[in-house]
Amino acid sequence: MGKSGKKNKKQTADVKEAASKDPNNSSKKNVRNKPNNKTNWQNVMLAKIGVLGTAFLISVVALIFSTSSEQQPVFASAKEGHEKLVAEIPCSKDYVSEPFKGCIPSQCKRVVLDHMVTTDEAKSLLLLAKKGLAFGGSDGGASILDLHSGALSKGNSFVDIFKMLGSKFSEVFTKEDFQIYKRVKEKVFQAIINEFNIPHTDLYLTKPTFFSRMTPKPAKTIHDEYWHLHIDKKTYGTFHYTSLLYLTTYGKDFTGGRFTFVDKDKNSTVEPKLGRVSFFTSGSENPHFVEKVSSGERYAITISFTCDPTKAIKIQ
Ligand SMILES: O=C(O)CCC(=O)C(=O)O
Ligand SMILES: [Fe+2]
Repeated sequence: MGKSGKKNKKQTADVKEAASKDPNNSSKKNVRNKPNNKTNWQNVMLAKIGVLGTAFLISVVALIFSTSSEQQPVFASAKEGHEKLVAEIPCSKDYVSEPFKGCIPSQCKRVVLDHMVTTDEAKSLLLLAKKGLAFGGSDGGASILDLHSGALSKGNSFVDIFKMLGSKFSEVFTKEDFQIYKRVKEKVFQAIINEFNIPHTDLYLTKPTFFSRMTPKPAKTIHDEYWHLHIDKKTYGTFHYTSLLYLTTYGKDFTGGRFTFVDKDKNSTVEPKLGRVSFFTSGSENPHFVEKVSSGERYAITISFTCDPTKAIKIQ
């Protein structure tokens, strides 16, 4: 660009000089002006194409970087253990028409606690999940076990594990299993009411509260497609606060499968880790998805809470 610009100036100067020397020789002037104008025009076009092309390339590269899962900022890495991580975010308008004052969030947040649930508790719950899911399991990549409703993924749909096991249920799932499960739900409940200053009488466990297993198997039904962007309050209808307890570790037990919050300007991920609890307000301020698992098996529990007493279920 620099060079051709100089050349153009020189040509323009030549034309001016020629014109001043022979003002009547219009044909000569035209002959010399024509190619010169064309060169200018071509240069302008080339410059425009260059600028547009560069801008296009930059946008493509930026798009690739912004959608590349490797480039997402990490909110909670699996390599680190955090006593407590908190990110405050502006609440969406999802709660304004709701009557549950004192329980619905006035501040919205994302919180990660790595030391509240012990490694032993998490390992026991992992065994419990594996034991239960061994009676079923989806044909696709996502299986759930809901020990409140009895729903268990099997093949392309769900069965009732209570009916399936009948009197054998209490042999398979011991009292101790349920004690640990209850203790863990109570710990998470306590952490949420503390964090959001909710009176303990105003928040309730709700459904679905379930164990999940995710694998790289291709999806067979819509239930296997866990990687869609969603808002829990809209998807489940009942949730005000979502919590997740991870039972396996990203990078050790599986790859892919990171939990990802999607914000306007960036995404941020929570890498699952054995015993890690992540909780957040369930409204539109917290859209999220789970990356496809690319190898191994990812186990977690979704433990959900509501402010609506009519949607309460027993903590067990
Ligand atoms: O397992 C997870 O990390 C998140 C699952 C989830 O988004 C959900 O259960 O709604
Ligand atoms: Fe979710």
